[in-house]
Amino acid sequence: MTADPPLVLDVDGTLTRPQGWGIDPRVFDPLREWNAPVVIATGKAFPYPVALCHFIGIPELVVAENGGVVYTGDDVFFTADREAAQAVTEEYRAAGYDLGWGDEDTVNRWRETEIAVNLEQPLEPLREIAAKHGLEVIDTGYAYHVKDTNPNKGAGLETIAEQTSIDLEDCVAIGDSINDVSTFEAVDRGFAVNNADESAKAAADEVLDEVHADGTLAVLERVCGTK
Ligand SMILES: O=C(O)COP(=O)(O)O
Ligand SMILES: [Mg+2]
Repeated sequence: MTADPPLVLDVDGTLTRPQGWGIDPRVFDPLREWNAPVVIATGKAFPYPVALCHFIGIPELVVAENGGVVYTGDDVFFTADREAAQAVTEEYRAAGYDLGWGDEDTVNRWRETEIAVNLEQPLEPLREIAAKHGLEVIDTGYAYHVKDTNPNKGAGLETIAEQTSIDLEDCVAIGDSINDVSTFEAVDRGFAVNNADESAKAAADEVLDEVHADGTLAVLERVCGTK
């Protein structure tokens, strides 16, 4: 049996359909059949990547909330808390703005270490208030994330490597945005899909010709059985 390199996969912009939204169903079978660990490293709240692993049918190996939450399959690690980000959003709301997700806000409901704001909301006041609280705002192309400057996906991957047999030197990563830069720095080979932002493209070892899941599927085909 040939071995595959372990994978580190971003979600939005990377596993999405070429139109930009929704997981591309073509990724399910190759990921379930992948002959090595698959880590989902995302800016989304913890339950989302856990559910994704569950529905793909692979072990739950997760870096969520841009590194704020890490799950090794055995233990959960938190590297930030939500309190400061919550204070930022309260001030943002008091200034007349809104997070932009509606009353029940399922985007932040289970988010434990940061807050995400809809891209349609004004960025400048958010950045100003976040800076007053010592936090940063990153734009993934899918949301603004109000977060502690410390956690990032790359640090989360280090935690997974310490707790499991995964060697980051063996890993192939695919991503599309600024929150994947630390991933690319942490692993052996980083691929940016063609829809990636400039920071991800600059940090990647290779920029793919294809966009979204078309790019990811091209990498899977290329690296499958190469370890
Ligand atoms: O939550 C986001 O804004 C982006 O999520 P991603 O890191 O999986 O692309
Ligand atoms: Mg992404």
